Amino acid sequence: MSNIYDKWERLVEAVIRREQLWQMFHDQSASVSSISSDFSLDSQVLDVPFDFSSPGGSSTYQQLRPPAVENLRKKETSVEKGVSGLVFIQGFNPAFDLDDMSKSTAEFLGKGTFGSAYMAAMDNGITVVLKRLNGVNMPEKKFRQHLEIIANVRHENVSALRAYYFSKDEKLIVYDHYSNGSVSAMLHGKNGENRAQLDWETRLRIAIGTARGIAHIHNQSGGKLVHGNIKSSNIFLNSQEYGCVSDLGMANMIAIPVMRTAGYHAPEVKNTRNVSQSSDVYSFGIFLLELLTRKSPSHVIGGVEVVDLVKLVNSVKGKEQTASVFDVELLRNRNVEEQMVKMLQIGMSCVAKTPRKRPKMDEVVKMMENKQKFSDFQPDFIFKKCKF
Ligand SMILES: Nc1ncnc2c1ncn2[C@@H]1O[C@H](COP(=O)(O)OP(=O)(O)OP(=O)(O)O)[C@@H](O)[C@H]1O
Repeated sequence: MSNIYDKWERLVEAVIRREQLWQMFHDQSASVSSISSDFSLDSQVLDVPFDFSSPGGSSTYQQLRPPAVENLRKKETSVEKGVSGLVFIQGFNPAFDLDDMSKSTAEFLGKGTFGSAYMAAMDNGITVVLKRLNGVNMPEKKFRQHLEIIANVRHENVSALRAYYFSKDEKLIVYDHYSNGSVSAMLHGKNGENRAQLDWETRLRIAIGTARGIAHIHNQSGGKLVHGNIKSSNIFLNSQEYGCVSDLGMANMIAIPVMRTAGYHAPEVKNTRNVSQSSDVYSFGIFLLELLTRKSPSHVIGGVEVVDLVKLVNSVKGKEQTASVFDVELLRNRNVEEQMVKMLQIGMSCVAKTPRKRPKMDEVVKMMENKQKFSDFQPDFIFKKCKF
């Protein structure tokens, strides 16, 4: 075990260093790029300078200005001293050896609200995602307690936390890597291109799986646990191709003011710590509308148009143009119109302005599974007539 632990610590160090270097080369704004290069874990490379001349390196060491190099060296020292708290979640047995590690490839996946995500792929087929959290100033005890709660949430529709790492300066979390990418990438493509073909059955599985995952989360910790950041870039497909919710509990670790343009946040949520189960329901409603319309409620890297989905759907309320809100790809399925409209109505009941008018997540699941009548919720929004 200590051998594995040691290798993990080295991977963690390598990722941290890689990002520090990346940040010095690039503007720290939300631009997205992808770096792919070798993680070389021999001591020569772990001691900076990093081997920028290796294939895939995006720049050369000489381009760093001396103060930046100095800065980097200081940061590294603190990281080395601070390495202390890598914790594997029970049941996760990372079976790889130093040889696999030395050949692993790191790819920058993106920068989110709470930090940056990296994929680390090893030759033996094991791939994980490391998320480096920014701005989390929780004391160690509180951080560990928080992550233990998250680690105890085990469900097929909730992405399992695999490991976490705490030091004074660095907080990392480790998840499985989902090779198909997020539902956001499937719907909108990374650059507005490469969008996936998503038929109705697939979208239904994504919607129901996601709803079940959130409902399970809401039933944990005495019915008090909140996800806090439901959005399509945090939803993946599990092995049965049902929706699977990731990034649980990150939102309420740090208070960040939310921008209305962020799209998924309920009107009452002013910062990321304000989130609640009913604001999760709102965010899920927006996600459902996104799944049905294939329009993005928030900025997607590469720049597809941002749409106010609630406004859009309300604009056809009671009109005979219902079909115009659905993704054209779905309109090919002639025999599922009724199901699509029902799903749209469930989505609209979730985005009620007043939190207490929103259904509970358990009720949403039952509505989707036809175990509870949709009319129990008297949503403001009913299509008078649906014309396809
Ligand atoms: N386990 C994973 N497997 C595959 N891709 C992932 C995984 N986790 C995150 N990603 C992708 O990495 C990118 C960055 O993720 P991250 O969660 O840091 O930010 P985000 O989802 O864009 O925003 P937020 O921080 O608000 O959740 C996103 O495109 C996300 O879909």
